[in-house]
Amino acid sequence: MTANDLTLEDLGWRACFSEQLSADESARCHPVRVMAVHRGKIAVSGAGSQGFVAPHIPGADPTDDHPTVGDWLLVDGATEAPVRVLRRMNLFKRRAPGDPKREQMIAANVDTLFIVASCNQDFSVARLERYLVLTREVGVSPIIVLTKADLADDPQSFAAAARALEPGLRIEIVNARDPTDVARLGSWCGPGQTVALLGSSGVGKSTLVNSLRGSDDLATQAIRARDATGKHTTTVREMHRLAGGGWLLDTPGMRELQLADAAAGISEVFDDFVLAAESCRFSDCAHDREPGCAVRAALDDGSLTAERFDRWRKLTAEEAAKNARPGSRRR
Ligand SMILES: Nc1nc2c(ncn2[C@@H]2O[C@H](COP(=O)(O)OP(=O)(O)OP(=O)(O)O)[C@@H](O)[C@H]2O)c(=O)[nH]1
Ligand SMILES: [Zn+2]
Repeated sequence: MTANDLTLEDLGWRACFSEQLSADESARCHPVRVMAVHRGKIAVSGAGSQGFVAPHIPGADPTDDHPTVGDWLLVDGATEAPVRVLRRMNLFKRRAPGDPKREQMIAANVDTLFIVASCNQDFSVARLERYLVLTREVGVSPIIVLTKADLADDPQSFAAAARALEPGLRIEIVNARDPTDVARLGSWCGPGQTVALLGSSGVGKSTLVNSLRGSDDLATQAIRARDATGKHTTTVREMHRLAGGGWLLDTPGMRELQLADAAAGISEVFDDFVLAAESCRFSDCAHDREPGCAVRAALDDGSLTAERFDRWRKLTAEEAAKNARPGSRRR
């Protein structure tokens, strides 16, 4: 381990984690946050020190109990061996490429997810809605960030389209290249806060990150420290310190994230449709031409819109297909 000048609060520690420690654990162990996970080692930062610990926890369940980036890990004070992963505030996971029955953990304990889209022809309400479904599923709070405002004639029209998705949805319109503009995201990036970004290629995620981090380049943030065997090692961080004191969680998996197991999220984003469907005469109503279809009735009287109906049907059909034959799902 080598020294750092961080406190647990700087790293995102809070009451919901400290409450989980027994008296014995408080005496014997100390918490560290997982900065990066590699095959043979886990990079961690704790109060006043950083380094590497072994990736395996004796007796842990192979799926959920192993550490992922953003996790809080208890480490034995004497041996530096990992003891257990603390219960997470939330967890991003996806179906493992090549093995859809297995889930792969991507990131844990994220406070805010920036859903990034640009004010141009790439903007898609349907795509934003998918990301919102995902945030509901994971239980993280979403902020829509609309980039390239400086290149658009009417950026407010994009914001209006996004706002129509969900009442009260938080939306920020920025020029991602302008640090003054991006500073408006600062309230979510303060000390101890963890953020992550999601959005299609080219929307300006890296540009935003560079503006949030100040000038230095993402690739240069490495961790150099001694591992448990005393050997010097270096690794690339997956948690990046932001200028405001917060943390950006950026892993390759986060960038590739897809809608996984989103059924619960879909019903939350489309709760009005779910509610209407409960009044259909037939419980297996396809909302097509069935008599007594309450969804059709709501579409006819204008209380539900045809656009959202199409998206709801598409997402639920995809979800059903995925569950029926997971092996054939395209990556
Ligand atoms: N004018 C302007 N250009 C922007 C803005 N945001 C991003 N760009 C430009 O758009 C291009 C793509 O931005 P990136 O930040 O690389 O996009 P990304 O989302 O990280 O893309 P991937 O790495 O493919 O996921 C770059 O040339 C940026 O300079 C913006 O708000 N205004
Ligand atoms: Zn119906």
